[in-house]
This record gives sequence, C-alpha cells and structure tokens, in this order.
Amino acid sequence: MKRMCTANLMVTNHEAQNFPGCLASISHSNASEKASLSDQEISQILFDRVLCDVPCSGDGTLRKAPNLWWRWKAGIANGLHGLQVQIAMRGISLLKVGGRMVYSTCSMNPVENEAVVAEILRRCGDSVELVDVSSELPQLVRRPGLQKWKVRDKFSWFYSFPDVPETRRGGVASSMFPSGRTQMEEAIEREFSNIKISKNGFRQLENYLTADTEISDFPLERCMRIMPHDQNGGAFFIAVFQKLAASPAMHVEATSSQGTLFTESTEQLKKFPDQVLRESLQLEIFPKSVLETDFTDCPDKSALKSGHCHTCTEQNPLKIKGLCDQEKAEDKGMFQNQSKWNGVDPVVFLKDEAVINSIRTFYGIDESFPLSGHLVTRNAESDLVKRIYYVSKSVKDLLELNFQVGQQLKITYVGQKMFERKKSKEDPSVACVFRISSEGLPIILPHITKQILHASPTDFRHLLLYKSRKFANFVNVEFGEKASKLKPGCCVVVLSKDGESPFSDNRVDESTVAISCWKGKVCLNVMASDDDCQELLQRLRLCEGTGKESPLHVNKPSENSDGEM
Ligand SMILES: C[S@@+](CC[C@H](N)C(=O)[O-])C[C@H]1O[C@@H](n2cnc3c(N)ncnc32)[C@H](O)[C@@H]1O
Repeated sequence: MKRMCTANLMVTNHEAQNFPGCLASISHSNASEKASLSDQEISQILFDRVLCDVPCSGDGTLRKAPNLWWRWKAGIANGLHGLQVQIAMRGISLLKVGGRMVYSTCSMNPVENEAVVAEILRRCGDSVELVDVSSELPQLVRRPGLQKWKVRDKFSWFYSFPDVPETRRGGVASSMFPSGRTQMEEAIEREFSNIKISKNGFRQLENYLTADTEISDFPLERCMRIMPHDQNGGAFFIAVFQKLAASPAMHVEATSSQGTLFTESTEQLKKFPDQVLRESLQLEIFPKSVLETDFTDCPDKSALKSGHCHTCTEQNPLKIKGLCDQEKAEDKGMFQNQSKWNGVDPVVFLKDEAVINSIRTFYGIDESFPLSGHLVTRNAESDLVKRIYYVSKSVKDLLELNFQVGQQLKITYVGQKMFERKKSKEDPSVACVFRISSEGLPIILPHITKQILHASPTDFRHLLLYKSRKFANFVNVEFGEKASKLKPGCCVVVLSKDGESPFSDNRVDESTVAISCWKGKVCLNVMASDDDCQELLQRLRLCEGTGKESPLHVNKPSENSDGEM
C-alpha cells in the first residue's frame, strides 16, 4: 500500500465473521437539526470486492511446512468448517449487488472447500452465483472442484450425514456433506410415509437414500483446485461468487421519509428461519411495525440514553442501540476524543484551524485541495499531534458513518501519512512545524506553490547520497542560493528532467521525482529514510539506463559533522 500511495485506504481489525455492518440512521433533511427517526435513512457499508482468505488447516502448504504433517488430523478441518461458513456468509452479506467475493484456502480438504461453497449457495439461494472462471488465467494449471466427497472423523469415514452417530454429531455437521442434508430432512425421511411429496422430491430423496456417496447439485466444478504436483508449488482452493440480488441479510434498505423499510427480499427472507440468519449473518431481524416505531415518545428519556429503557429496547433494539450509543457518546464528547477500542489509538478529525491554516499558508497549498475534514490524527490532544493523515472523500464519509454508529469499526490504519511534526526542539523561526512525509508527498506535490525547489540531476543525486548538503556545496550555485533563501522548515526538492532548466516553472506530474527536505541555517537535509533514498537512487540509475552501482553509499555520515542545520 505504501508503494501505491493512496489516501483511499482503511485497515480494520475484526473477527471476519463479526465484521460490523455499520448500519446507521443518516439524516438527509437538515444536517443542522436533529431529525426525527422517521426522517432518517438506513445506510450501511457495502463492498465491491471481498476476499475471504480464511483460516484453514493449511495442508496445502505441507511441501514448504513439512512439520505440519505431524500435527495434522482430520478434526482440524472439521473444526474450522463452521467458522469458514460464517466468515464467507458475512462476506456475502457485506457485498454490493453485482459485487464479487473470492473464497480461498490453502487446504485440499473438501470439508474446508467445496462443502463451504455448497453451504453458501444453499443459504443464499438465487441471490448468489458461483462464477465460472475457467477462461481466466489460462496459464494457471487447475483442476475442477469436487462434486462428491466423504467426511473423515476420528475413527471412520462417513458418506452422508445420517450415517454419523448421534455421539459424533458435535464434530461433524450436515453441511460438511455434498447434499448438506439437515436433521430436519432426515426427520422427513424417517416420517416418509406420512408426508405428501412431489415426484421430483421423491426422486431426489430416493437418490439420497441409495447413493453410496452423495453428489452435490451445485456446479462445484467451477471451483479451482490448484494441486502441488501440477506446477511444482503448494495447494490452493479458489471459488469466485457474484452477488446477483440483495441477500436475505440485505432486507433493510434505504427508505424515504414515509418509505418502506422492508423490500421484496422480505419474501426471500421468509425461506430462512430467523435463527439461521441471526447466526450466520449477525443481523437482528425486526418486523416492519417495530422499525417504524417513533421512539421520540420513549417514556423514560434518561433511561433511554443510558440504554436501559426496557420497553423501547425490547421494541427496537437496533435503533435504540444506535441512538443510545450516539447520544451517550455526544454527552461525553467521546466521538472526537477517545477510541472505544482498548489498545487502539482513536481516529480523530483534525479540527485545529490554526494548524490547518499554518500548513496551507506555509506550503502555499491551493484552495482546490481540500484539507479541512480530510485530515485525521491518532491523538486526541492537538498539542500532542505527531502525525497527520490525509483521507480521501470516501474514507472521510466512512469515518463519519463510523462515528455515527458509535465507532463500530476498529481502525488500525487510515489514509496516507501526510504531515509529521519535526521532532527537534521547536525553533521559533520555523513558521510550520509539520513537515511533509515522503509517503504523502506524491499526493500533495501538485498542489504546493511555496517551499519548492527544482534541482539538477547531479545535485539531486548528491542530496540522496549525502542526505545533508551545505548550500555552498551544490554544483549549481544558483540552486544553493535559492535553497538558502527559503523559509526555515520543510521544503520539497523536485528532480528536473533531463534537458530542463532547474529553474523553469517545471510542472509536476505522475512521473515527477521529489523528496522532502528540511531547510536549516546552512544546509538542506533530506527527510527520507535510508531505504527510501537507496530506492530512489536505484530508480534514477535505471532511468538513466546505466544500471551501474554507485561507489558511494547513502548511509555515508553527513558532511555536516557538527550537526548544524
Ligand atoms: C490464510 S491466512 C490469510 C493470509 C493472508 N491473506 C496473507 O496473505 O497474509 C488466514 C488468517 O486469518 C486469521 N484469522 C483467524 N481467525 C480469524 C477470524 N475469525 N477472523 C479474521 N481473521 C482470522 C489468521 O490469523 C490468519 O492470519
């Protein structure tokens, strides 16, 4: 992600099966007024792409991790199957319609692979399709997914769920078998004579009863099995799903002021017992009447705020929870100040206009580049802010949504590090203590109009090699003079392209190479790590086509041995 240099990034840390949906009530009427619940809409995070590279037994990595063999037993895969289904179901429920999800494992065991895929298709019905990707990546040698398999338990192989003795059913589930036959279906089988059954159903049941090994009805051959001996690697399993319609979990949709909260998918929903949905999708299900109740009439407002109004909570736990979280947090001024997640720094929008203005003025950042609302820190106290991260519009919206829903997302990293407080003792002559970080430089560079210099390739390379250069020592005397006249503090040095004068008004574009420096009293100091300097030098050599290593090393001690800046 560092290489991609994007502000459109958020890293969260959750149990995948419990990944929060951030279902929130968002007012679209008048942002300044607190809208009543009936004026609010339901909003939720949904994704274009989801990758579930799930925890698995890892038996596909035996070649590179032979020790695994001594610990391997069938129970490992059986024990993970339920979690794998839950994670995949959560992934599907968080997908947009039209979005794709990849389910993968580094296991060869069908219980972790095809059985999970079949269970997802079973639960999602027509709302999800297993995509045929046989024409993709033609050079990747793969085999089709299995249609039939048996399940291993401690002592024996089982061909279908009814074969599993009652005592072993804690460890072997019906969904591990190709038909996924449940206990209910088994009961139907037992009560066979009492039940009216269609011809087709009868035939299916007959197949189940007579087949030695069950065969799945789903097109599981569309899954990809990568085998170790096919291309001298490890084993891998991949299945690609496409969401065709709102899944049963997505039945709560955006609504107008009088609108309906339930959509056509209510019908779909009826096919699934509440219990199954609650367990697999982690979503509370409420009848329409409950969701439409106006809780502004709650008899006990103080209790409601503390989340203890049992009448309301019982009526509508979802909305009451959102309301209580929000009101409690607002009361305590919590949203901007502390993380609700232990051990994780809070994500705080930088609201200190003095800091924002000092940055904008010092670097001459044009107004078209939005800073307010796009800068976040991981420290509640603005005096202690060390790093400032820049976030894109969509990350900004997501952060705002997260505050509304009481910080459901546990955010470990967000945006692109853009500014860093200079660590050295604060110098009163420095108008802006925040330097531009090398990671964020490509984003902000086109918008800077001050504190910017253009260096010849020779002087640029010298800066990278020595990391500190006295103004008088630059090969191009004019460059040294210009550098000496900059305001004390951070500046940006741009590499002039071959043939370009270092002092023409060179435009920056995606191919521009630049570094962040600090202008001291007598020299320019590079503010990039040794690794970054080394990498840049290597790129410059490649660009020049020499490919030769320089005899100099970037780790050379600074020529400015007394540490003067
Ligand atoms: C197959 S690995 C993923 C490897 C990863 N894609 C990569 O390239 O590094 C599965 C990961 O899931 C993590 N994990 C285990 N249980 C989890 C859960 N309930 N939710 C989310 N992650 C889980 C494991 O710690 C492990 O790092």
